[in-house]
Amino acid sequence: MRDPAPSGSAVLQADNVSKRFGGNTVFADVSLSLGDKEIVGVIGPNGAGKTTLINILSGQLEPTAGRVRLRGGDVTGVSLAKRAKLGVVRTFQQTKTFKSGTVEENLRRAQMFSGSNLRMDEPYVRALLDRAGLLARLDHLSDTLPYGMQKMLGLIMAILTKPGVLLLDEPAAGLERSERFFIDDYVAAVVRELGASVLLVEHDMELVKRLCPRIAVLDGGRLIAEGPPAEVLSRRDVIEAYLGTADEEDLADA
Ligand SMILES: Nc1ncnc2c1ncn2[C@@H]1O[C@H](COP(=O)(O)OP(=O)(O)OP(=O)(O)O)[C@@H](O)[C@H]1O
Repeated sequence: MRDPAPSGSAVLQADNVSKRFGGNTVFADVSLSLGDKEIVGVIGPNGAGKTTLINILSGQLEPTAGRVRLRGGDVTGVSLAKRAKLGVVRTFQQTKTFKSGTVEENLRRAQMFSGSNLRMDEPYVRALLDRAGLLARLDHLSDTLPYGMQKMLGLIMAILTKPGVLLLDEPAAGLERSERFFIDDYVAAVVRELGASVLLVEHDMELVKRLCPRIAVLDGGRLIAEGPPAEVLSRRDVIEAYLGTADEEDLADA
């Protein structure tokens, strides 16, 4: 078993976390830490367990073994709702907005349910809404919007909960290439304006390389590499993890 990552400056930390579903071990002994205002990318081929790791860090799932710590305190058994109140917020691969309601109502509900005092007329929130094409559509029913806009709305709703740690599960999935630069502005605003730390699970390697000074690779039930993207993405074992998988073109694009 590896020693847990040093907890000194870690905001959120997985210590030797394992997850099994019945006889299927998704991963074992994974240790990963997220520092103050740090942006860490987690990559790996389909089925490697990236979403499962987010589920465990957010409190949606309990690990089979290991601990999750928030600013050094053990939050392993703490529920998703309580962890959200502590500032650990996740977003989803699919769009997650309230099906009924306008863009503005969705934004207000996100703010209300979290009890945050962040106003949607904060300049940087307005700038993101504008960037997403939503400022001109505040009175539109959200489920009538194109998929990409719904996805960006869901991401901005997460900001309105004022997270201290934001766990992003494939934020660029379903966005057009031209829309993907929204994610750059979004993550920059989260770190700069909220002082939050960000864990980014993503298949778009260009985006990962632009945003993440440090990445970790999950494959075959283990964390096989961790470090700066240029170094990690040129490693033989990382390239091999992607070879022959549908995700191979992710690395080829990078
Ligand atoms: N609730 C669950 N019950 C049983 N098995 C599950 C459950 N959630 C995930 N798994 C299994 O865990 C493994 C990892 O899935 P996960 O969705 O975490 O992978 P991923 O790396 O996020 O994949 P992708 O890149 O395709 O989104 C898969 O084999 C999946 O079938």
